[in-house]
Amino acid sequence: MSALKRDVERYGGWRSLFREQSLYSVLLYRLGCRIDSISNSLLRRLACLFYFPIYRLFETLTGISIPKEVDIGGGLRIWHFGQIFIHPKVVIGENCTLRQGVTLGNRRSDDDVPVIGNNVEFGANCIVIGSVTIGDNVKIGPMSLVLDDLPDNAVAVGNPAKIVRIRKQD
Ligand SMILES: CC(C)(COP(=O)(O)OP(=O)(O)OC[C@H]1O[C@@H](n2cnc3c(N)ncnc32)[C@H](O)[C@@H]1OP(=O)(O)O)[C@@H](O)C(=O)NCCC(=O)NCCS
Ligand SMILES: CC(=O)OC[C@H](N)C(=O)O
Repeated sequence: MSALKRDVERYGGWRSLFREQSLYSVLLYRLGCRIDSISNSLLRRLACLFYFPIYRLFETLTGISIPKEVDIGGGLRIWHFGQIFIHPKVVIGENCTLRQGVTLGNRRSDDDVPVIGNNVEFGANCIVIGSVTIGDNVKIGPMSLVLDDLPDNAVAVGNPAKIVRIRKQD
């Protein structure tokens, strides 16, 4: 199944377009990736010319900034909208959940960005900065600031975020 289909599935289907602003941002992100994969450079540049103003418009309207250069696995789900910023070099696995106010960005240099595993859930207003590796099945509480790696199945909260438990896997 395509990444886009898995995103839409996590939103509960296409009818979410009537009620979820963030789905537009996810669709635009996937369109951006599609454009970047066009092999003909002239066509790709032309498509980028059309894409960029539409991207900027939706970025401004929704407050969700996901550059097409970010690498995100299928099944992305964003609850709500506003103040969501992802650095272009960030890598995010499959079936991840973002919420309003989530920032995934650099700390010192421009390459100094997080790598996020699969099935990771970010609480509202959570911030992850720097060369941080987040494992699979991790949950990060709202208002948390993550500065260090988190292992698989961790639940972490606070500023700076600390692990409060390791989730049992069935
Ligand atoms: C972080 C979360 C996933 C953890 O869920 P959980 O495993 O059921 O754990 P709990 O909620 O019981 O929290 C564990 C401990 O961390 C504390 N805690 C939870 N969130 C916290 C936070 N953001 N900052 C500081 N401490 C926090 C709890 O008080 C609890 O402490 P205690 O054991 O001393 O009572 C969940 O609490 C959560 O916040 N989910 C995201 C919710 C969200 O973003 N909602 C906004 C919707 S728009
Ligand atoms: C604001 C709120 O609580 O939204 C609930 C939503 N299901 C979420 O997980 O974010």
